[in-house]
Amino acid sequence: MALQLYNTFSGQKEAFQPLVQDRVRMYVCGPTVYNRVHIGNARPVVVFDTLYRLLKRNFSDVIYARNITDIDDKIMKAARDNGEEIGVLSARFAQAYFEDMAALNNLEPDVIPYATQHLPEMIDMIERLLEKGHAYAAEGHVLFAVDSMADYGKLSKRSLDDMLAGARVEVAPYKKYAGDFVLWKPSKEDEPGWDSPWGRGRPGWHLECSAMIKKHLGETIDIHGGGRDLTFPHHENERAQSCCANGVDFVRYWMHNGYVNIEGEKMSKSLGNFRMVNDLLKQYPGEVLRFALLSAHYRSELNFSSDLLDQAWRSLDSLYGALRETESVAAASVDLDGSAFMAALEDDLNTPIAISELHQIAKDLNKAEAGDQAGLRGMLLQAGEMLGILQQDPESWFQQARGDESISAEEIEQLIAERAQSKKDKNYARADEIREELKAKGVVLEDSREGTKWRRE
Ligand SMILES: Nc1ncnc2c1ncn2[C@@H]1O[C@H](COP(=O)(O)OP(=O)(O)OP(=O)(O)O)[C@@H](O)[C@H]1O
Ligand SMILES: [Zn+2]
Repeated sequence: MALQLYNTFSGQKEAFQPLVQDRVRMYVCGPTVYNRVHIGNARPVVVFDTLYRLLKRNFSDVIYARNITDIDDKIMKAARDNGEEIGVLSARFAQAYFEDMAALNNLEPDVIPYATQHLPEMIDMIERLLEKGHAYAAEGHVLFAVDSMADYGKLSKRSLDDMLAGARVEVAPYKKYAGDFVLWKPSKEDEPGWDSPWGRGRPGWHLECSAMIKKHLGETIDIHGGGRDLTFPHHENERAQSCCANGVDFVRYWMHNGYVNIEGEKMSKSLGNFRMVNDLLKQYPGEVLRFALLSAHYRSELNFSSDLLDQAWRSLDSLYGALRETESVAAASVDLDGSAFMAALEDDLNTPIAISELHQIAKDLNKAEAGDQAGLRGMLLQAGEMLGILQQDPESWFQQARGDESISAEEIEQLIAERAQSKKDKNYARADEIREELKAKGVVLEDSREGTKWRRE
C-alpha cells in the first residue's frame, strides 16, 4: 500500500514506512478523566480510529495504545469539589469516556494504560534522566533541563528564546531555567502521592506518556497522535524525555488534528463553548457525529454547528437509502485496493474525498443493473466499515427517532400492533385512524404479506 502521512516533525507528507516491516506501533494521548468530553475531544479519537482501521487492514501486527490520565491536579480538584474519592471519580469518568467513544463506533485500542499503574516505570525514567545529566532535583521536585538537549523545540519549531518571550508565568524558584519542566513534584499530606527517591510526590503529566509508551510499545514507535494543541508543550516534552532517557529516536511520524471550532473559536472547556458528546447523543445517532467529524480533512479546522450535523444525517440517509433499496441482494466481497476510495484514505487520510467516493458508489448502486448490484453493495459496505459507518441494518437506521418530539420506535410498534388487532376485529375506522396518526408524526406504514413495515420520512 502507498500510505502517505503528514508528519508534523518534517512539515511534509511522507511515505509511511514502519520501523519493522509489517509491524506498526501507534500511541494517541488519551483524556484526563475529570469530566465528560466534548465533541472537540472526540475528533482525535475518531481520526486515529480511522487510521487504525486502515493500518489493521494493511499490516499484520498493529498495536494501538491510548492512555487514561487518572492522576492530575484537575482530577484532584474535581474530587475535592465533589466530596468524592479520586479513584472513584476517575473510574466513573473513564467509564463514561469509553461509552461515549463506543457510541461513535470507535474500536477499542489494543492497550489502555492507566497512569497510576505505571509509577515504577516513571520513577525509573527520571533516574535515567538524572544519571545522564538531563534533569536535576531541587526542593522535592525533579526538573528536566531543556538546555541539556541540543534540539529541544524542534517538533514545535520553537527556539528557547521564543519560548521564554512567550512565557508570562512566574518562574518557580527551584527552576534553574524558566523553560525547564516538571518530571516529579512533591505532594502535600492530603494529596495523593507515591514514595520516590525525591520524597513522596507525583509525576508530571508529560512523563506519564513517555513511560507508558516505552513499556507498552517500545523506545521507538511509528505514529504518535493527538490534537494540535498537544504539540507544545506536551509532545515536545514527551520527545525530550524519551529521546534523552532512551538515547534513540522516539517517534517516526507525529500526527496532529486541527480543532473543532464554534463560531471561529476552538471548542474548549475553559471558554465554555463546548457541546458534550453525551448530550449530543440524546439528539443524534453516534454515527451522525462520527460522520460529521470525518467530513473535513483531519488537519483542517472543522466548524461545528447544527447544520453540520443535519447535513451529516442527510448524507447518511442517502447512503443507507441505497443499501435499503438493494436489501434483497447479497453483498459480494470485493477488493478495495486500487479504488479511488482507498486512494483517498491513503493520501494522508483524506476522508472528505473518501466520503464523496462513497456517494459515487451509492449513486452507481442506485442505478445498477441487477448483475452489478452485489459488487457495488459489497463495496459500499466494506468502504463504510473502513470509516466506521454504514454497518447498521438499513431498516433500523430509518426507524431511529429524529429530534426530541418524535415518537419512539416502541410507541410505533405498539400502535402497529393495535392497528393489526383493529383490522382483525374489523374495526377499520380505528385502523385508519392509527395510520393517519402515525403519518402526522412522519411515520409511513407499508403493509405486505410478511406484516407491516414502517419508516420515518
Ligand atoms: N476543540 C478541539 N478540537 C479538536 N481537538 C481537541 C479540541 N479540544 C481538545 N482537543 C483534543 O482532545 C484531546 C483531549 O485533550 P484534553 O483532555 O487536554 O482537552 P482539554 O485540554 O481538557 O480541552 P479543553 O481545550 O476543552 O480544555 C487532545 O488530543 C486535545 O488536543
Ligand atoms: Zn501524551
